[in-house]
Amino acid sequence: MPSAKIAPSVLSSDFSQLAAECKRMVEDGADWLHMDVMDGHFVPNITIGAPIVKSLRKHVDTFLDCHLMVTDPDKWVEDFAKAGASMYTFHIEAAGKDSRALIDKIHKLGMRAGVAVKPKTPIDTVFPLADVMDMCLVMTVEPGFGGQKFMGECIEKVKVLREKFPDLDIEVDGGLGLDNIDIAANAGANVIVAGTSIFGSPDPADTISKLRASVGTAQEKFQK
Ligand SMILES: O=C(CO)[C@H](O)[C@H](O)COP(=O)(O)O
Ligand SMILES: [Fe+2]
Repeated sequence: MPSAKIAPSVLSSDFSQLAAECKRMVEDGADWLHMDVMDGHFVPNITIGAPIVKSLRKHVDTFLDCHLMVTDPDKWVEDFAKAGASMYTFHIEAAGKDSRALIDKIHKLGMRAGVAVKPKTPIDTVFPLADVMDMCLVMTVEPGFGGQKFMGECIEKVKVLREKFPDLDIEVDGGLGLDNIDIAANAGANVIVAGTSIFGSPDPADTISKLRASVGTAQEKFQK
């Protein structure tokens, strides 16, 4: 199974101090930084775009895990590649039948390609992309906002994916923290996005380390 990665969602950071906030997370042990890109159309919120990723890239050399909650994911691939994004994760609900070609374009521009599914989207929609995608992001809240309640019913999708694809990076995103990490980790998730629970923690380094330890413990059980 691929290694545990903890990806603080910078949606919960102080955007006026974005570079400092990201550096603080890296110092506190973050493996990846999760960047939530929202266009005000695919989701009812507007956050950041490629120019912010480009500025931030000058300050951090960490893996930038970009989650594109946008209606036209094909439109922004070049911009994010030029900005220094490491992973470009788009929603299957937005890309539909163009997903395979989009993954090819993302790869040609030097980024890893992720495919995200909203809570109500059946997981078998991503199966035909398993030979080309680098990661599947299983949303555990309706996309659009940080700080929402974890939807436990989405975790069955993680189980199904892990059983079918033992080597795939499986990311969970939304409402995750120390109180529910074991549910996601035991189902087979290895990439954990957490915004509110890390940025809101009095000791983010300790929270990151405990989240990673939970994934590690779950992975030991899988290997038995
Ligand atoms: O994609 C997202 C929302 O659409 C965010 O990544 C997610 O909500 C993380 O924030 P939190 O841990 O606070 O729920
Ligand atoms: Fe996200």
